[in-house]
Amino acid sequence: MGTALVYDDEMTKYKLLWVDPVCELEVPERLQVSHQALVRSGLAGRCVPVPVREATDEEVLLVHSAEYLEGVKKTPFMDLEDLMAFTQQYGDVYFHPNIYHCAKLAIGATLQLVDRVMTGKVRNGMALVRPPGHHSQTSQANGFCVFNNVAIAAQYAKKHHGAKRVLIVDWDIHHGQGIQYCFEDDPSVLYFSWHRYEHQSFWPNLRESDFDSVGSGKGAGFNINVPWNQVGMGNSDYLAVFFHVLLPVAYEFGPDLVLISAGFDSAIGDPEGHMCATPDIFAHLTHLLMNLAGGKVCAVLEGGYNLTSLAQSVCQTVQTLLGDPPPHPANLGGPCESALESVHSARSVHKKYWSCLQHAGEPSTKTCRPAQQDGPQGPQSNGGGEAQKEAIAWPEPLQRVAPSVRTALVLPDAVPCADGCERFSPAEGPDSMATAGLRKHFLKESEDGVNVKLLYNITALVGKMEKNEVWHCLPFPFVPSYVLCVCSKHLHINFNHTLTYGCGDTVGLMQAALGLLLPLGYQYAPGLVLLVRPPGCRAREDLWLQLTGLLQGLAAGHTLVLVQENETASVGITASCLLGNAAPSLGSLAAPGPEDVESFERLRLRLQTDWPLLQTTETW
Ligand SMILES: NCCCNCCCCCC(O)(O)C(F)(F)F
Ligand SMILES: [Zn+2]
Repeated sequence: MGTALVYDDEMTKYKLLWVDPVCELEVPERLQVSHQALVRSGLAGRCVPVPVREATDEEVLLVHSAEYLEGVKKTPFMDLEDLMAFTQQYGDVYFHPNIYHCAKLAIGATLQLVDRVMTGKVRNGMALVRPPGHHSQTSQANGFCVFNNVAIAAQYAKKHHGAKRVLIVDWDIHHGQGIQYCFEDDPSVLYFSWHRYEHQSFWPNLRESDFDSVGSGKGAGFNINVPWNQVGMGNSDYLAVFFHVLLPVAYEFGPDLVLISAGFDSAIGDPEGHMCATPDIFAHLTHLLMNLAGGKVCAVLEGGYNLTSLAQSVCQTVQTLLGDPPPHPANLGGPCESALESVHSARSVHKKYWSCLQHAGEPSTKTCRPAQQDGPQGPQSNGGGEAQKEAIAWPEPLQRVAPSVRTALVLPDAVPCADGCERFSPAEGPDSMATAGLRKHFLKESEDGVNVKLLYNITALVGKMEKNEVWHCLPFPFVPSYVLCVCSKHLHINFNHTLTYGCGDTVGLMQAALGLLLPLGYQYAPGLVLLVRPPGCRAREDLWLQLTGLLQGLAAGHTLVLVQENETASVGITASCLLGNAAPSLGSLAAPGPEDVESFERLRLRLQTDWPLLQTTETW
C-alpha cells in the first residue's frame, strides 16, 4: 500500500493581476517549489502519482450554494475590470480568468485522493493544490480560497464512501472558519484547528475563532479551536496541543478517515504565522495521526508563504506518509505559559463532551498576562506589517535515511519470518558492539529462554559498552523465552530509565500512552525504544500495535519489541507495524475507568515538574 501524490501544474496557472498587498503572497511559486522539492529529494518518485480531475457541479454543491457557483462560473469570461469588481464583494481574495478551472481541479485532486485512500488503493497521500479552501464558505470566497476543498472532501467521503466519522486536523496558522461553519452542528465531522489569534487581533479577527466555540446542537463538542494568543510558538507548544487536546479526543472519536488541512504558514519563517516551529515538526504531527482510521490519512495543502520552510515542511510530511520514521525530536522543552493557557482553555470547555478530558481543570478565571511584545521564543516582528528586520534562519532538516534493513527478526527456527522482514541469524547480522553484546548474551541463554532479569543484565551490560540511550517502557515480568524483533540495523542501548505504569484496561492504557508516555518519551528523546509486551496481551493486540506504531516517532524509529514465544502469532502483525504499516483502528474509545484516571493524574502531577511537556495548565 503506497502513498499517493496528487499534483498538476495547471494549478500554477493563475495569479494576482493587480496590486493588492494583502493577496500578493499567494503566488504560483508556492506550488512549484513544493513539487520541485519532492521531485529533487526523490520522494515524488516513491509516491503513487494520481491524476487530478475537475470537480463536478454536484460536488461543489456539497458545500456551496448554486448562486455562488453560478457567479464564479462567470469569472473566466470577465475582463480585468469585471474581475476586480467581482473580487470586491469578498475579502482577502482575488479572482483570475483561470482560477475557476484551478479551483475545480483543487477539489478534484482532493477527491481523487479520498477515493484512492477510502478504497484501499493506497494507504495515505497528499494533494498539492491551489487555490486553498478552508476559509471559503457556502456563498463566499475568502482568504485566497474559492471552494472549500477539505469540507467538500468530508461530505464526499460520507456520501460516497460511507464514512461515519471524519476527523479534520487544520494545522494551518489561520482559522478555517469556512470548515467550522460547515460542520457547526454535525457530530460526524470533528474539526480541530489551531490558529494565530492574539485575542481576536489577528485575521480573520472572529469572535467565533476562540476556544469557546465548541459547535452547536448535536455538533456540540465536535469543534475544537486552540487559539495562539502570542506569536513565536515552537515545537513543544505544537506537541503539547497534540498530546493533551487533539490526540486523546481523536482516539475517543475513532474516525474512519483523517483529512489534514495542511497549511505550512505555521512553520518558522512564515510572514503570516511568525511562529518558530521547525519543518521537521510536521513529520511528528503527521506520524502522530497515522495510526488513526487504520492509517487512512489525506493531507491537502492550504497555506504556507515562506517558500523555503514550505518546501521543507511538505517534504517532511510526505516522507512520513511514506512510512519513514520521523527524525529525532530535537531538544524539546515545555510549552510556554500562553500555550498552556490555550491548552487548558480548550480542555476545560471540552471536558463535558469528551470523557478523556474529564479531569481537565475548571475554566481558568485568570486571564493571561498581557501579550508580551516578544513571543515566547524571543523578539519577533509584530504582524506581517513591518518588513522583517533580520532574516529568520533555521537549520535545514537532516537527511532521514531509512535503514537498508528496516525490520529484522530473531526467531526460534520453528517460527516463520514475517514478510518484508529479514531473519537476523546470530552468525552474521550487524556488527555493532551493542548488537554483539545482545547476541552473545541472547545466544548463551537462548536454550532455556530469557527472563526479564537477564534482559536488564543485557541492557546493563550493553550500556557499559555503548554510551547511548535506551528508554525502557512498560516492562512487565514475562515468562521464559521470547522473540526479539529489531527494527533497523543499529542499536544504541544504555540502561537508563524505567517508567512502570500499571493500568487496568485498554482505554486507560491508550490515554496514558497519549498523555504520559508520548510526552515523556519526546522530552526524553531516547536513542532506542524497548517495548516489552506483557504476557497475555494478545487480548489487547490492537492496543499494543497502536503503541508500537506511535512509539516509532521516537529514537528515529529504532524500536526493540520483545514478544513472548507463546505468542508467535503476534510476530507477523508486530513486524508489519515496525515496517511502517498503520495499526488497526481501535474504533471509538469508551471512557477510561475512574481509578485509571486517578492514577494517571497523580503520576502526571508528580512528574510534570521534571517533565514539563506533561503540563496541561499554566503554572502561575
Ligand atoms: N496579513 C493579514 C492580512 C490578511 N491575510 C489573509 C490571509 C489569508 C490566509 C489564507 C490561508 O493561508 O489560511 C490559506 F490556507 F487559506 F491559504
Ligand atoms: Zn493560512
